[in-house]
Amino acid sequence: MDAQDVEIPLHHGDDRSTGASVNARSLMTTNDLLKYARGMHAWLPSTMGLYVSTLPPCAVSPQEPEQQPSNSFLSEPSQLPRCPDGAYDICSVGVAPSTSTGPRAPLPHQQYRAPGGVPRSVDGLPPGVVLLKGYLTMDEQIRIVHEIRELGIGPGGFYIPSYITGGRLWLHMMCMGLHWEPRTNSYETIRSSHDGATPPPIPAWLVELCGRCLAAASDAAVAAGGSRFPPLQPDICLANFYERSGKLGMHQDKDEMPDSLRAGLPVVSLSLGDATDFQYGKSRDIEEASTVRLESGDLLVFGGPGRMIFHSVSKVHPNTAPPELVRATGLRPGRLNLTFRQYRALTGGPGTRTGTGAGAGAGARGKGTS
Ligand SMILES: O=C(O)CCC(=O)C(=O)O
Ligand SMILES: [Fe+2]
Repeated sequence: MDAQDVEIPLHHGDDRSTGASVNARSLMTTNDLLKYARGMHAWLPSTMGLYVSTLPPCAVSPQEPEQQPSNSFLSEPSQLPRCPDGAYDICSVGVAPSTSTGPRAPLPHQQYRAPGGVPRSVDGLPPGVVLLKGYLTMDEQIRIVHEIRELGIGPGGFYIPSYITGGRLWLHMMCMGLHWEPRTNSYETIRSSHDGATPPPIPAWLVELCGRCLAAASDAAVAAGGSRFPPLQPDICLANFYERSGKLGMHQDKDEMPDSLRAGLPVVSLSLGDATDFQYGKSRDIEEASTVRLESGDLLVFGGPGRMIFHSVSKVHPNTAPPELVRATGLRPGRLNLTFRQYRALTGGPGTRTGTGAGAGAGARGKGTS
Protein backbone atom coordinates (compact mmCIF):
# COMPACT_ATOMS: atom_id res chain seq x y z
CA MET A 1 0.00 0.00 0.00
CA ASP A 2 1.22 3.47 -0.73
CA ALA A 3 0.44 6.64 1.17
CA GLN A 4 -2.54 7.28 -1.02
CA ASP A 5 -4.07 4.02 0.04
CA VAL A 6 -3.67 4.74 3.68
CA GLU A 7 -5.33 8.09 3.46
CA ILE A 8 -8.03 7.30 0.99
CA PRO A 9 -10.07 4.16 1.02
CA LEU A 10 -10.30 2.74 -2.42
CA HIS A 11 -13.66 2.56 -4.00
CA HIS A 12 -13.15 -0.70 -5.72
CA GLY A 13 -11.03 -1.92 -2.91
CA ASP A 14 -7.81 -3.75 -2.85
CA ASP A 15 -7.48 -7.25 -4.11
CA ARG A 16 -9.06 -9.66 -1.78
CA SER A 17 -10.69 -12.95 -2.38
CA THR A 18 -13.68 -13.03 -0.18
CA GLY A 19 -15.31 -16.24 -1.18
CA ALA A 20 -18.59 -14.48 -0.59
CA SER A 21 -21.43 -16.12 -2.35
CA VAL A 22 -24.15 -14.15 -3.98
CA ASN A 23 -27.60 -15.25 -4.85
CA ALA A 24 -28.50 -15.42 -8.46
CA ARG A 25 -31.68 -13.58 -9.17
CA SER A 26 -34.04 -13.63 -12.02
CA LEU A 27 -33.87 -10.72 -14.37
CA MET A 28 -35.96 -7.63 -13.92
CA THR A 29 -38.77 -7.77 -16.38
CA THR A 30 -40.40 -4.80 -17.99
CA ASN A 31 -43.31 -5.41 -15.64
CA ASP A 32 -40.99 -5.21 -12.68
CA LEU A 33 -39.68 -1.98 -14.04
CA LEU A 34 -43.15 -0.59 -14.41
CA LYS A 35 -44.08 -1.75 -10.95
CA TYR A 36 -40.97 -0.13 -9.69
CA ALA A 37 -42.03 3.12 -11.23
CA ARG A 38 -44.47 2.68 -8.33
CA GLY A 39 -46.65 5.63 -9.07
CA MET A 40 -44.42 7.62 -6.80
CA HIS A 41 -43.43 10.14 -9.36
CA ALA A 42 -44.10 11.29 -12.84
CA TRP A 43 -42.42 13.65 -15.18
CA LEU A 44 -44.33 16.50 -16.68
CA PRO A 45 -42.55 18.28 -19.45
CA SER A 46 -42.92 21.98 -18.69
CA THR A 47 -43.05 24.70 -21.28
CA MET A 48 -39.35 25.13 -20.65
CA GLY A 49 -38.68 21.56 -21.64
CA LEU A 50 -37.67 20.93 -18.06
CA TYR A 51 -39.08 18.15 -15.98
CA VAL A 52 -41.15 18.94 -12.98
CA SER A 53 -41.33 16.31 -10.33
CA THR A 54 -44.74 15.68 -8.89
CA LEU A 55 -43.25 13.75 -6.00
CA PRO A 56 -43.64 15.82 -2.88
CA PRO A 57 -40.28 16.69 -1.46
CA CYS A 58 -38.94 14.22 0.99
CA ALA A 59 -39.84 15.43 4.44
CA VAL A 60 -36.34 16.08 5.54
CA SER A 61 -36.04 17.27 9.05
CA PRO A 62 -33.29 19.75 9.79
CA GLN A 63 -30.53 17.35 10.27
CA GLU A 64 -27.95 16.94 12.90
CA PRO A 65 -24.77 16.31 10.99
CA GLU A 66 -24.37 12.59 10.96
CA GLN A 67 -22.05 11.28 13.63
CA GLN A 68 -19.19 9.48 12.01
CA PRO A 69 -17.58 6.54 13.71
CA SER A 70 -14.18 7.30 15.16
CA ASN A 71 -12.45 5.13 12.59
CA SER A 72 -14.17 6.92 9.76
CA PHE A 73 -12.07 8.03 6.83
CA LEU A 74 -14.48 10.84 6.09
CA SER A 75 -12.78 14.16 6.58
CA GLU A 76 -16.02 15.86 7.47
CA PRO A 77 -19.55 14.71 8.17
CA SER A 78 -22.02 14.50 5.35
CA GLN A 79 -23.91 17.73 4.85
CA LEU A 80 -26.70 16.03 2.97
CA PRO A 81 -30.05 15.79 4.71
CA ARG A 82 -31.51 12.35 5.24
CA CYS A 83 -35.02 11.18 4.66
CA PRO A 84 -36.83 9.36 7.48
CA ASP A 85 -35.79 5.98 6.10
CA GLY A 86 -32.18 7.08 6.03
CA ALA A 87 -31.56 7.81 2.35
CA TYR A 88 -29.56 10.93 1.56
CA ASP A 89 -31.10 13.70 -0.51
CA ILE A 90 -28.73 15.19 -3.09
CA CYS A 91 -31.08 18.12 -3.82
CA SER A 92 -32.59 20.87 -1.72
CA VAL A 93 -36.22 20.40 -0.91
CA GLY A 94 -38.99 22.47 -2.39
CA VAL A 95 -37.08 23.72 -5.39
CA ALA A 96 -39.32 25.11 -8.05
CA PRO A 97 -38.29 24.80 -11.65
CA SER A 98 -37.09 27.93 -13.35
CA THR A 99 -39.97 30.09 -14.56
CA SER A 100 -38.00 32.38 -16.82
CA THR A 101 -39.44 32.54 -20.31
CA GLY A 102 -36.79 34.64 -22.05
CA PRO A 103 -34.01 33.24 -24.16
CA ARG A 104 -31.71 31.13 -22.10
CA ALA A 105 -28.24 32.33 -21.34
CA PRO A 106 -25.59 30.26 -23.09
CA LEU A 107 -25.00 27.21 -21.01
CA PRO A 108 -21.54 26.87 -19.55
CA HIS A 109 -20.89 23.61 -21.29
CA GLN A 110 -21.91 24.94 -24.67
CA GLN A 111 -18.67 26.83 -24.93
CA TYR A 112 -17.17 23.47 -25.77
CA ARG A 113 -19.52 22.80 -28.59
CA ALA A 114 -18.36 23.19 -32.15
CA PRO A 115 -20.67 25.23 -34.44
CA GLY A 116 -22.67 22.16 -35.49
CA GLY A 117 -23.36 21.39 -31.87
CA VAL A 118 -20.86 18.56 -31.86
CA PRO A 119 -19.28 18.03 -28.46
CA ARG A 120 -15.54 18.53 -28.39
CA SER A 121 -13.43 15.41 -28.10
CA VAL A 122 -10.32 15.74 -25.95
CA ASP A 123 -7.05 14.68 -27.59
CA GLY A 124 -4.15 12.88 -26.03
CA LEU A 125 -6.00 10.33 -23.93
CA PRO A 126 -4.88 6.68 -23.91
CA PRO A 127 -6.27 4.26 -26.52
CA GLY A 128 -9.76 3.19 -25.56
CA VAL A 129 -10.47 6.34 -23.55
CA VAL A 130 -12.72 9.04 -25.00
CA LEU A 131 -13.79 12.26 -23.33
CA LEU A 132 -16.50 14.31 -24.98
CA LYS A 133 -16.73 17.70 -23.30
CA GLY A 134 -20.22 19.07 -22.94
CA TYR A 135 -21.94 16.04 -24.42
CA LEU A 136 -25.13 16.26 -22.38
CA THR A 137 -27.57 19.06 -23.05
CA MET A 138 -28.71 21.08 -20.07
CA ASP A 139 -32.17 19.53 -20.30
CA GLU A 140 -30.63 16.07 -20.15
CA GLN A 141 -28.56 17.06 -17.16
CA ILE A 142 -31.60 18.46 -15.39
CA ARG A 143 -33.61 15.35 -16.06
CA ILE A 144 -30.83 13.10 -14.84
CA VAL A 145 -30.42 15.01 -11.61
CA HIS A 146 -34.18 15.09 -10.97
CA GLU A 147 -34.62 11.41 -11.58
CA ILE A 148 -31.53 10.25 -9.72
CA ARG A 149 -32.54 12.42 -6.79
CA GLU A 150 -35.98 10.86 -6.69
CA LEU A 151 -34.69 7.33 -6.93
CA GLY A 152 -32.02 8.29 -4.44
CA ILE A 153 -34.47 9.12 -1.67
CA GLY A 154 -36.35 5.86 -2.20
CA PRO A 155 -35.59 2.25 -1.28
CA GLY A 156 -32.00 1.35 -2.16
CA GLY A 157 -31.21 5.06 -2.44
CA PHE A 158 -28.13 7.06 -1.52
CA TYR A 159 -26.09 5.80 1.42
CA ILE A 160 -22.47 5.97 2.48
CA PRO A 161 -20.83 2.62 1.80
CA SER A 162 -18.22 1.16 4.14
CA TYR A 163 -15.43 -1.30 3.90
CA ILE A 164 -15.17 -4.37 6.00
CA THR A 165 -12.59 -2.50 8.07
CA GLY A 166 -15.20 0.10 9.03
CA GLY A 167 -13.65 2.80 6.86
CA ARG A 168 -16.20 4.60 4.80
CA LEU A 169 -15.96 5.81 1.26
CA TRP A 170 -15.80 9.56 0.72
CA LEU A 171 -18.97 9.58 -1.29
CA HIS A 172 -22.66 8.72 -1.26
CA MET A 173 -23.71 5.92 -3.54
CA MET A 174 -26.83 4.51 -5.10
CA CYS A 175 -26.55 1.38 -7.20
CA MET A 176 -29.06 0.60 -9.92
CA GLY A 177 -29.51 -2.84 -11.48
CA LEU A 178 -27.03 -4.61 -9.23
CA HIS A 179 -25.53 -3.56 -5.93
CA TRP A 180 -21.78 -3.08 -5.78
CA GLU A 181 -20.59 -4.22 -2.37
CA PRO A 182 -17.31 -2.70 -1.18
CA ARG A 183 -16.97 -5.19 1.64
CA THR A 184 -16.57 -8.02 -0.85
CA ASN A 185 -15.67 -6.15 -4.05
CA SER A 186 -18.50 -7.91 -5.76
CA TYR A 187 -21.92 -7.31 -7.17
CA GLU A 188 -25.00 -8.51 -5.32
CA THR A 189 -28.70 -8.54 -5.98
CA ILE A 190 -29.49 -6.89 -2.67
CA ARG A 191 -27.66 -4.47 -0.42
CA SER A 192 -26.97 -7.21 2.05
CA SER A 193 -24.48 -5.46 4.29
CA HIS A 194 -26.56 -2.34 4.73
CA ASP A 195 -30.33 -2.64 4.71
CA GLY A 196 -31.15 -5.52 2.40
CA ALA A 197 -32.71 -3.16 -0.13
CA THR A 198 -33.01 -4.23 -3.74
CA PRO A 199 -31.30 -1.73 -6.02
CA PRO A 200 -33.77 0.11 -8.24
CA PRO A 201 -33.58 -0.83 -11.90
CA ILE A 202 -31.87 1.52 -14.29
CA PRO A 203 -34.53 3.77 -15.80
CA ALA A 204 -35.12 2.76 -19.41
CA TRP A 205 -34.48 6.25 -20.75
CA LEU A 206 -31.07 6.26 -19.06
CA VAL A 207 -30.22 2.97 -20.76
CA GLU A 208 -31.20 4.58 -24.03
CA LEU A 209 -29.14 7.67 -23.22
CA CYS A 210 -26.17 5.45 -22.42
CA GLY A 211 -26.51 3.88 -25.90
CA ARG A 212 -26.42 7.30 -27.53
CA CYS A 213 -23.41 8.27 -25.43
CA LEU A 214 -21.54 5.17 -26.47
CA ALA A 215 -22.33 5.71 -30.15
CA ALA A 216 -21.03 9.27 -29.93
CA ALA A 217 -17.90 8.10 -28.13
CA SER A 218 -17.32 5.41 -30.76
CA ASP A 219 -17.68 7.98 -33.53
CA ALA A 220 -15.10 10.15 -31.77
CA ALA A 221 -12.76 7.19 -31.33
CA VAL A 222 -12.98 6.36 -35.03
CA ALA A 223 -12.49 10.00 -36.02
CA ALA A 224 -9.31 9.95 -33.95
CA GLY A 225 -8.04 6.83 -35.74
CA GLY A 226 -9.15 4.28 -33.14
CA SER A 227 -11.84 1.61 -33.09
CA ARG A 228 -15.45 1.60 -32.05
CA PHE A 229 -16.22 0.44 -28.53
CA PRO A 230 -17.85 -2.96 -28.12
CA PRO A 231 -21.61 -2.62 -27.66
CA LEU A 232 -22.88 -2.36 -24.12
CA GLN A 233 -26.16 -3.50 -22.62
CA PRO A 234 -25.82 -1.86 -19.24
CA ASP A 235 -27.25 -3.75 -16.30
CA ILE A 236 -25.38 -1.78 -13.65
CA CYS A 237 -25.42 1.94 -13.05
CA LEU A 238 -23.56 3.34 -10.06
CA ALA A 239 -24.49 6.86 -8.99
CA ASN A 240 -21.83 8.50 -6.86
CA PHE A 241 -22.39 11.83 -5.17
CA TYR A 242 -19.24 13.55 -3.97
CA GLU A 243 -19.57 16.41 -1.58
CA ARG A 244 -16.87 19.05 -1.60
CA SER A 245 -14.50 16.89 0.36
CA GLY A 246 -15.45 13.82 -1.65
CA LYS A 247 -12.88 11.77 -3.47
CA LEU A 248 -12.13 8.29 -4.67
CA GLY A 249 -8.75 6.58 -4.56
CA MET A 250 -6.86 5.14 -7.50
CA HIS A 251 -8.47 1.89 -8.65
CA GLN A 252 -9.43 -0.21 -11.63
CA ASP A 253 -13.01 -1.17 -12.34
CA LYS A 254 -12.68 -4.91 -12.39
CA ASP A 255 -15.54 -6.30 -10.39
CA GLU A 256 -17.54 -7.17 -13.46
CA MET A 257 -17.27 -10.73 -14.75
CA PRO A 258 -14.03 -11.77 -16.48
CA ASP A 259 -15.73 -12.22 -19.84
CA SER A 260 -17.08 -8.69 -19.66
CA LEU A 261 -13.64 -7.34 -18.82
CA ARG A 262 -11.90 -9.48 -21.42
CA ALA A 263 -14.30 -8.24 -24.06
CA GLY A 264 -13.40 -4.69 -23.06
CA LEU A 265 -17.04 -3.82 -22.53
CA PRO A 266 -16.86 -0.13 -21.78
CA VAL A 267 -17.65 1.91 -18.72
CA VAL A 268 -19.77 4.92 -19.72
CA SER A 269 -19.41 7.77 -17.26
CA LEU A 270 -21.44 10.99 -17.00
CA SER A 271 -20.49 13.95 -14.86
CA LEU A 272 -22.97 16.44 -13.40
CA GLY A 273 -22.69 19.35 -11.00
CA ASP A 274 -19.33 20.54 -9.73
CA ALA A 275 -16.21 19.85 -11.75
CA THR A 276 -13.59 17.40 -10.61
CA ASP A 277 -10.01 16.45 -11.27
CA PHE A 278 -10.01 12.95 -12.69
CA GLN A 279 -6.69 11.17 -12.60
CA TYR A 280 -5.81 8.23 -14.76
CA GLY A 281 -2.78 6.15 -15.56
CA LYS A 282 -1.30 2.76 -16.27
CA SER A 283 -0.60 1.99 -12.65
CA ARG A 284 -1.82 2.93 -9.23
CA ASP A 285 1.13 5.26 -8.84
CA ILE A 286 -0.42 8.67 -8.44
CA GLU A 287 2.87 10.34 -9.32
CA GLU A 288 2.68 8.79 -12.77
CA ALA A 289 -0.97 9.67 -13.32
CA SER A 290 -2.32 12.31 -15.68
CA THR A 291 -5.19 14.59 -14.74
CA VAL A 292 -8.12 15.78 -16.76
CA ARG A 293 -10.94 17.99 -15.55
CA LEU A 294 -14.43 16.56 -15.80
CA GLU A 295 -17.24 19.10 -15.86
CA SER A 296 -20.98 18.97 -15.81
CA GLY A 297 -22.28 17.40 -19.01
CA ASP A 298 -19.03 15.64 -19.88
CA LEU A 299 -19.05 12.09 -21.16
CA LEU A 300 -16.10 9.81 -20.48
CA VAL A 301 -15.91 6.30 -21.89
CA PHE A 302 -13.20 3.76 -21.23
CA GLY A 303 -13.33 0.37 -22.87
CA GLY A 304 -11.45 -1.93 -25.21
CA PRO A 305 -7.74 -1.33 -24.60
CA GLY A 306 -8.61 1.38 -22.05
CA ARG A 307 -10.97 -0.73 -19.95
CA MET A 308 -8.49 -1.41 -17.18
CA ILE A 309 -7.06 2.06 -16.70
CA PHE A 310 -6.41 3.10 -13.15
CA HIS A 311 -8.39 6.16 -12.22
CA SER A 312 -9.36 8.31 -9.29
CA VAL A 313 -11.35 11.38 -8.36
CA SER A 314 -8.90 13.58 -6.53
CA LYS A 315 -10.67 16.89 -6.03
CA VAL A 316 -14.10 18.42 -6.38
CA HIS A 317 -13.96 22.09 -7.40
CA PRO A 318 -16.51 24.05 -5.38
CA ASN A 319 -19.05 26.35 -7.02
CA THR A 320 -18.38 25.13 -10.53
CA ALA A 321 -21.74 23.49 -11.25
CA PRO A 322 -23.73 25.22 -14.00
CA PRO A 323 -26.02 27.72 -12.22
CA GLU A 324 -28.95 26.69 -14.41
CA LEU A 325 -28.63 23.10 -13.29
CA VAL A 326 -28.51 24.10 -9.65
CA ARG A 327 -31.45 26.49 -10.06
CA ALA A 328 -33.60 23.93 -11.80
CA THR A 329 -32.84 20.96 -9.57
CA GLY A 330 -31.57 22.29 -6.26
CA LEU A 331 -28.56 20.02 -6.65
CA ARG A 332 -26.52 20.41 -3.52
CA PRO A 333 -22.86 21.42 -3.62
CA GLY A 334 -20.90 18.56 -5.05
CA ARG A 335 -20.62 16.29 -8.02
CA LEU A 336 -22.86 13.54 -9.31
CA ASN A 337 -21.32 10.80 -11.43
CA LEU A 338 -23.09 7.95 -13.17
CA THR A 339 -21.21 4.95 -14.50
CA PHE A 340 -22.92 2.35 -16.68
CA ARG A 341 -21.45 -1.12 -16.94
CA GLN A 342 -22.38 -4.62 -18.07
CA TYR A 343 -21.84 -7.38 -15.57
CA ARG A 344 -21.23 -10.20 -17.98
CA ALA A 345 -20.71 -10.38 -21.70
CA LEU A 346 -23.62 -11.78 -23.65
CA THR A 347 -22.59 -14.76 -25.64
CA GLY A 348 -25.47 -14.83 -28.11
CA GLY A 349 -27.42 -17.83 -29.27
CA PRO A 350 -30.77 -19.21 -28.26
CA GLY A 351 -31.89 -18.48 -24.76
CA THR A 352 -29.29 -15.86 -24.18
CA ARG A 353 -30.58 -13.21 -21.91
CA THR A 354 -30.25 -9.71 -23.10
CA GLY A 355 -30.99 -6.41 -21.51
CA THR A 356 -31.12 -5.74 -17.84
CA GLY A 357 -29.97 -7.88 -15.01
CA ALA A 358 -27.08 -10.26 -14.95
CA GLY A 359 -27.90 -12.25 -11.90
CA ALA A 360 -24.72 -11.74 -9.94
CA GLY A 361 -23.72 -15.33 -9.83
CA ALA A 362 -20.06 -15.25 -9.02
CA GLY A 363 -18.91 -13.23 -6.11
CA ALA A 364 -16.08 -15.52 -5.24
CA ARG A 365 -13.23 -14.16 -7.24
CA GLY A 366 -10.98 -11.44 -6.00
CA LYS A 367 -12.24 -8.27 -7.50
CA GLY A 368 -11.37 -4.69 -7.20
CA THR A 369 -8.29 -2.66 -7.42
CA SER A 370 -4.97 -4.27 -7.84
O1 LIG B 1 -16.69 9.67 -10.25
C1 LIG B 1 -16.04 9.30 -11.20
O2 LIG B 1 -15.79 10.03 -12.16
C2 LIG B 1 -15.45 7.91 -11.22
C3 LIG B 1 -16.27 6.89 -10.52
C4 LIG B 1 -15.61 5.58 -10.52
O3 LIG B 1 -14.47 5.45 -10.84
C5 LIG B 1 -16.36 4.38 -10.14
O4 LIG B 1 -17.52 4.49 -9.71
O5 LIG B 1 -15.80 3.29 -10.27
FE1 LIG C 1 -13.98 3.40 -11.25
